[in-house]
Amino acid sequence: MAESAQSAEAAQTAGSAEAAEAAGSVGSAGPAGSARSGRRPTLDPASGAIRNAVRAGLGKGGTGAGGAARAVSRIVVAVSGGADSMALLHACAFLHRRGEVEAFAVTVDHGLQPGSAEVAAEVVATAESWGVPAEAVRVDVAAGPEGLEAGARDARYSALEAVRARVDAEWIVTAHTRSDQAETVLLGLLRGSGTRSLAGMAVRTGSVLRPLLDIDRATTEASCTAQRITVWDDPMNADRAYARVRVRSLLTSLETDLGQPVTDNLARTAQLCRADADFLDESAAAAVAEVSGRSEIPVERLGELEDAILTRVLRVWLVSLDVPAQAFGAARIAELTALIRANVNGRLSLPGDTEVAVSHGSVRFGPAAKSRRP
Ligand SMILES: Nc1ncnc2c1ncn2[C@@H]1O[C@H](COP(=O)(O)OP(=O)(O)OP(=O)(O)O)[C@@H](O)[C@H]1O
Repeated sequence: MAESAQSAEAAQTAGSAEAAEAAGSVGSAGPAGSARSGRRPTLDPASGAIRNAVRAGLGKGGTGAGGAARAVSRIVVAVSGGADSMALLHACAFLHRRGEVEAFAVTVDHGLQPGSAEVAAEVVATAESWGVPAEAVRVDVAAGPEGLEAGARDARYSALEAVRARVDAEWIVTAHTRSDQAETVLLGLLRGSGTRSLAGMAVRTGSVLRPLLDIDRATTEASCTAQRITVWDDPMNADRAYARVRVRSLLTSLETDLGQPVTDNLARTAQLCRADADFLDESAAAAVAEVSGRSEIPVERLGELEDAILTRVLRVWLVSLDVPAQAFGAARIAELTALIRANVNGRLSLPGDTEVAVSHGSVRFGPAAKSRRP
């Protein structure tokens, strides 16, 4: 994290950048001395790109998803202390001091690593030294059915959402980058996912805004270097026990071995898949509305649908009946699709002693056959 001297220096540099922007030399900044020496102050290009991405993201967000819509967006900046979110915080602090946003920094302490409270305290101190009110929130993480990492993520988003609601902010702004997006797409490809998963993360989901999805990690790191921001190196980022860490190093090898901008290409795949998946979801909407919440549907009605629509309708149908999403992955949905297409009697077991059965021209969801017997 930035030591106070470094914070002060970065703040001073940002201050000269503000002067530069006010003077119309946006995109340039530099040490305060350069203004005195008569040279135009220059803003390092990486930090300039991040600031502009935040401005553009807030513009794309429209009226905020949460909180009251106001002339100046109020945002909760989610900061882990790593390079991505420290560069985001630095950019938001700049916009906050200029009155372009009202920022509030939040760091969540999962309490999973020794020294996590100190890291959180440093994030708060740095944010405050840059003029942004900040808070560290300690959460208790329970490993859910999807593991400790997913439990930590759930706890983190609940904590961020609670702060967002309390301070009446429109957005929780995260520092997910194009590099994160490429990793998400590659993970999805390796799992055999369809278009919705390959669409990766959206710029906005509910009250979460991800303005850095077009910025790569090299840019956030360059911004931290240029602004002399000390960042926290999360030891989990080097722990190959995590699939994402292994995929990250695979991505680097692919870039080198293929000599291709694989990160950019995968991010483009996400954009293309998002357009396709949105179109298909829209096309499926009428059929989805028809089946949602019903425990029985005529096979004939489903049989008319194209595979791309039918698989979507089946997923939404099962979700509407409270079947947990992980219980019907692509393989189960493919089996169910085959049963429906064949229109023969058959059943698929689901967790919680439930099943989906095709019988006598209907698809039914309910208790498993064995549990129905006396
Ligand atoms: N401890 C934390 N406190 C606050 N914000 C955090 C914390 N950890 C992560 N974030 C936010 O989430 C962003 C993504 O972090 P990371 O990639 O580690 O999360 P993730 O588990 O992949 O989250 P997601 O499910 O949203 O992809 C960070 O750049 C930061 O904005």
